[in-house]
Amino acid sequence: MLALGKLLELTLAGHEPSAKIQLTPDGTRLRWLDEGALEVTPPAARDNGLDLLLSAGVHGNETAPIELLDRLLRGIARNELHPAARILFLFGNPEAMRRGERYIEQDLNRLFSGRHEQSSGFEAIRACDLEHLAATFFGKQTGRTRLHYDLHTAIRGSKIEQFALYPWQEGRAHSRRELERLRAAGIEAVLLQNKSSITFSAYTYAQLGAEAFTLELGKARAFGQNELVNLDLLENALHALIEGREAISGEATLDGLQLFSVSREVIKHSDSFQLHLPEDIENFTELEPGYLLAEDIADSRWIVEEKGARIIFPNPKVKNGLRAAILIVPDDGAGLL
Ligand SMILES: O=C(O)CCC(=O)N[C@@H](CCC(=O)O)C(=O)O
Ligand SMILES: [Zn+2]
Repeated sequence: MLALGKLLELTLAGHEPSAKIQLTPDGTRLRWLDEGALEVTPPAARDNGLDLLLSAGVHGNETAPIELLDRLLRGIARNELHPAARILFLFGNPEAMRRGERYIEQDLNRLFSGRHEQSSGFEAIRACDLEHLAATFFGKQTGRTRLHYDLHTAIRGSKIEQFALYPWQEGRAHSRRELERLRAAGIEAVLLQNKSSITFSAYTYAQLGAEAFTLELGKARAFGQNELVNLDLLENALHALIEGREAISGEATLDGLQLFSVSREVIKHSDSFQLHLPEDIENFTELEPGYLLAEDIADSRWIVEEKGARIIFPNPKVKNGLRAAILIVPDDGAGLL
């Protein structure tokens, strides 16, 4: 196999390859760009106009999606997968991946859309680099299709195992076609955001005009311990997307895909913040109206008012000023285009 197909190994070893460009027998070009960053360019005759950004490891301990990208890239480097799309593979936080930690100094996925400029340190520099890599990859060309999947796993178990978060931008509707594509890839629910955000997918969506999603694919575990995370449907869908043989039947449906929208983000304001939920609560657990969810400084209280409310990503350990949970409600999809 071509050495650049071993991007994960190179990244975990902190090793810069001596040959930065390699060609597969079918003429696909692999180009190492930076630590954890590799661009795949198909031969011109096969290029179908899709620019596909696949990222994982933005949180270093979320290993199942990292292993998935490793398998895809090895397939290309072994000349088993024949890309028709341009692809940028990114491992988001290499140092955190090496240490098996979510992050080193601060959460990389809260530093995009320029937020890194107000900060410093390891993750702030990396967020700036990732923005440049993504912006350069999508370039200035018009007429090409831009798609970004930022792959994650969650800290806790979930009543809905695989779900997506769809960023928001003023004046832009969420695409039904993209949701159909996700449904076919095994995604069971989508959270439609309704305000801007500072995550990686929110950056590529709002600043670079890509269709972009954070995909949550199961529970975070260490390398080699992901047998409970079944990524078969997603992996097959990515093979088809990469090779340009995605079945577009015109009959695709949302087929039971559950839609939610954000009702409220619970922001932790101080060290007095308390979240009144069991330690082992699962994502998408329903909360009854009247439930006292959280308390914070100056007697502020979060009480559930919404009917059908569910909780995702509860985490009282986040830094002050950051999101400590999201309250979501069912969405009827009326705003989809
Ligand atoms: O399990 C958790 O509490 C966090 C899982 C996670 O890392 N989720 C992403 C979601 C990003 C988004 O909102 O699009 C994150 O929190 O960064
Ligand atoms: Zn994550």
